[in-house]
This record gives sequence, structure tokens and C-alpha cells, in this order.
Amino acid sequence: MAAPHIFRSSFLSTQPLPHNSSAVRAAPQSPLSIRATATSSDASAPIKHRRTEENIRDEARRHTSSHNFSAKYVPFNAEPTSTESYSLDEIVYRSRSGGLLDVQHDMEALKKFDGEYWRSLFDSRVGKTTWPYGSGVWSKKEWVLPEIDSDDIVSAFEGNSNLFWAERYGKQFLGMNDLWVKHCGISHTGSFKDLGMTVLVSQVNRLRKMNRPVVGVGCASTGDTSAALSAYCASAGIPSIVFLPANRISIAQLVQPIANGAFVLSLDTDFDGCMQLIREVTSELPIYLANSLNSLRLEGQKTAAIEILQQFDWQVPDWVIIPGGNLGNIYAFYKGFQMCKELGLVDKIPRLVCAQAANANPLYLHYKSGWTDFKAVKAGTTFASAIQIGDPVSIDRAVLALQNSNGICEEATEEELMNAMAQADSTGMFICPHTGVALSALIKLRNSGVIGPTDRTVVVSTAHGLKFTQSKIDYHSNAIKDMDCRYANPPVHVKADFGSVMDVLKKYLLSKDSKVQ
Ligand SMILES: Cc1ncc(COP(=O)(O)O)c(C=O)c1O
Ligand SMILES: N[C@@H](CCOP(=O)(O)O)C(=O)O
Repeated sequence: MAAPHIFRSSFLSTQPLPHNSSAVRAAPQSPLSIRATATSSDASAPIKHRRTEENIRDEARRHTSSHNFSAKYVPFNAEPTSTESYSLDEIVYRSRSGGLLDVQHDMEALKKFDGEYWRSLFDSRVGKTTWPYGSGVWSKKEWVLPEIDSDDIVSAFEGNSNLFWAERYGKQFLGMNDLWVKHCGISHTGSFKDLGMTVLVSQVNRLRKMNRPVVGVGCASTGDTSAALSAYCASAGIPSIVFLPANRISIAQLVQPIANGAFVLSLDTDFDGCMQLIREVTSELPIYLANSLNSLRLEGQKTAAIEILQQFDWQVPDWVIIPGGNLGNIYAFYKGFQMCKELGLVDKIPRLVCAQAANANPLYLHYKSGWTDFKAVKAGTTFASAIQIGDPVSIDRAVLALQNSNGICEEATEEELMNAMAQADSTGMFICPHTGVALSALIKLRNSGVIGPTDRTVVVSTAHGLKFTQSKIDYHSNAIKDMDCRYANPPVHVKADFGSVMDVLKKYLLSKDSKVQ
């Protein structure tokens, strides 16, 4: 079985080869042409990627190799003259001056390989079960955590999420023909948080193996970060601790950390209160902080942006619309797009839109004020409960992302976001209220002509609708005070006899098709 071995060593190795070497000139073959080579002696024989006695981790162990890629923490948006930096193996969340940190990659080392090289490498890893590249995050390992041993990685093969062409929704409600929804919520724990959590928990796994003082991992959460943290920690056998604002998250979200064995604290405060507490606690106890204040998370989340480009065959969309709360994700998307531009995979980046609930809109207010002094707000109740955040930790990151992408911030009222969600669902989706916020922003920007009918636009769907069924039940029961639930579709209660059922059905069919008698 020599051929599959060649396939592995040239395409699945962690070590990219210089782009002027003959080995790399062969690399851009498609996976299909590789398959043909691998099976040329017996077309019907299954391709064997690993020895019978080994699992995918064992197989990855045989292929570890050295390379020159590295990354470190630096102060976020530091002066070019700054020399402050920290190893990723240090436990540090803030710069010396108390500011945010950022993970900085050795771009010179990455630039030794051209854009075509990286595109081919990433493309060659999609749709495989090779450890760890079967993950949409780890298929970009060199750009994420280049130095981690594949053996330390904790992954559920997250990412590679559906980029859905919203044909009917776009046409019917917006007169658009190139509208897409990136379903980041169709994922292991039902939200985009998996993308960042695989990175953070993998690094924790590495730190614990190095005997660093990490007894558990903790977060404050509006429901999705806690679900992802608990699942990845459970998978690696690491204790997780989650701080939840009592009665402010959905039942489906609450049950996730409970089921995964996390230590769950339900606190009589809001998310911002929980965030403050977890920051204080993690500075006193050997609990590693898993919120996006920790810039490791964003390294995983940025891969969703790279994935969008990849799914469009490396064509750049005009707009990407993202719901924002603690504001790490908008920066993660910016960073992913920007890296692709800087490393020559694409020649521009899309315009970014951050969408907030009007009841929790500190970034929107800051944007509207022309980026004058930022003021945190007291976040009000919103059906988009996962973004009910008034004092976002990543405010500076979000401002930079919008300013550098010619971006826009929009807001959505409760009625707007719920109606947008119902309209989208009526065309076959089943989205969460946060995606409803993003769609409301799109509706406003289409109505004002900022987004054109043929602009290629991607709306990022951040969580699975099944986590937020109560909001849909309330809407479709017309049970929301002061809300015109215009697209409510309540069930019809009918007597259980043939005549009654026939009467109701005929009436229904008549309303749909005049040919029915
Ligand atoms: C479902 C969902 N959508 C959007 C967001 C906003 O992401 P970010 O906090 O990175 O702005 C969150 C979390 O905050 C979320 O859980
Ligand atoms: N929506 C988030 C809020 C916390 O965001 P994080 O990205 O900083 O962890 C959640 O689900 O908890």
C-alpha cells in the first residue's frame, strides 16, 4: 500500500514545503486527482489511510514534523515600537497597561508560502477524517496554533459549516439573488463558540500536560460559551465552571453544561455582572478564563471567515453581517479576512456589518456618535438573549474591525428581529433570534439602498434555532405583549372527525390554490 502513504506525506503533513520546491509544485492537485493515483492499481479497493492497529491520533503522531511557524501574545493594536509579548504557554489575559491582547503570528514565516500554496493546502484537507485536519478550525492549524502538538488537540471536528444559499428568502423579501447564510450554529454544541473553544481547551490540555497550574476552566455566559466550554472540557476530562445569569438563558442552553457535567453557578445578576465576577475569580484561583477576553478563542473563530472565502472558491463577498454582543466575533471575522488578504489568498476584504439588539446596543450608540467616547449601557431584555450584553469586553477590537473594513453598525428592535426570524423560518430556515438581528440589519441596509440587489452578502447565523424554541412558541402563539407578530402561524385546533378536518383543509387549500374546488 505505497500510494496512500505518498498521499499522506505530501498533503496531510503539518509541514508546508517551500513554494519553489518541486514537491510543492505538485501540491495544488485536487483531492480527486490524488485519489486516482492512490487507487490506480485497484480502482475498487478502499483507500487505507492508517494502519489497522492505529486510530487517527496514532496516525497523526507518525506525521509530526518541525516547522518555523509560531505565534505569541502581544498587546492589541500595539504601537509598532512595542516589544511587549508573551508566550502562548503563559497564563495572561491582559497587557501590562491593562489593555486587550492579540495573538500575533509570525507573518514573515507564513509569507514564505504564497497564496496559491495556502489555498491548495486548506482545500486539500476539507472533508477528511485525518486528525486534526478534519476540523474546519484545525485544517488551518498553521494559522491558528502552529506550535501545538496534534496529540494535545481537543476537537469535535467542528467548523466546515453549511453556507446556505437563501434563494427564496433573498428573492421574496429582499429582491436579492446572491444572499447566503453561514450556518455557524449547525455545530457540535449548536453555536459558533465551538470554533473558539476547541482552540482554548486544546491549549489548556497542553498547559495541564506541562503541569501548569490550571485546575479548571471557567466562563461567564449567556448560554453558548458555557455549552461549548462544558462539552470540550468533558471530552478532555477537564473540570469546567460556568457562571450563568439566573433566568436569562434558554432551557436548552442551561441543560447543556448540566448534562456535560460542568459546575454550574446560577447568579442573580446579568451577563455583565457574571463577567465581572469570573474575571475576579480567575485572578485568584487556578481557573483558566474561557471568555473571548482570552484572545486564543478568536484564533478559532476567525477560521469561519477563511471558510467562507474557501466555500466561494476564494471569491470575496461584498458584505458579511454578524450579530454582536461581547464583540469578539466581529473582530475574529475581520482578522480571518485580513490574514487571507495579507497572505495573498484574496486581494480584498468584505465590508463588515455588526448588528445589535436595540435593547443592548452599546456599539451601535458608539458608532452613531462618530466613535466619540464609548459608554457601556445597562442591557435590557431581548429575545436575542445571548447578546444581552451592555459592557462588551472586546469593544476596542470591534471598533478596529469596523473602521478597517469600511464597516457599519445597525440595530434591531424586538419586533423587527422576531419578524425577520419568522420570515426566514417561513422559507425553510430555523434560525435563532440573533440571526434575526442580523437579518433585520440587512433589511434596513437593503431598504436604504446601501446593499444592492446583486451584492453578494453573507449573514452569519450564530446559533441553532432549536436552542431558542420558546421565543418561537411565544411568537407563533401571538403571546408577546405589544408585539405585532405579523407572521405568526399558530396551529389550528380541529374536532377529530372527518368532516371537520375536510372543511378546514378545503378552506386552507382554496386560500393557496384557486383550482381546488
Ligand atoms: C448566538 C450568539 N450570537 C451572537 C453572539 C455575539 O458574539 P460576540 O459576543 O462575539 O459579539 C453570541 C455571544 O455573545 C451568541 O451566543
Ligand atoms: N454569547 C456569549 C457571551 C460571552 O461571550 P464570549 O465570546 O466572550 O465568551 C455566551 O454565549 O456566553
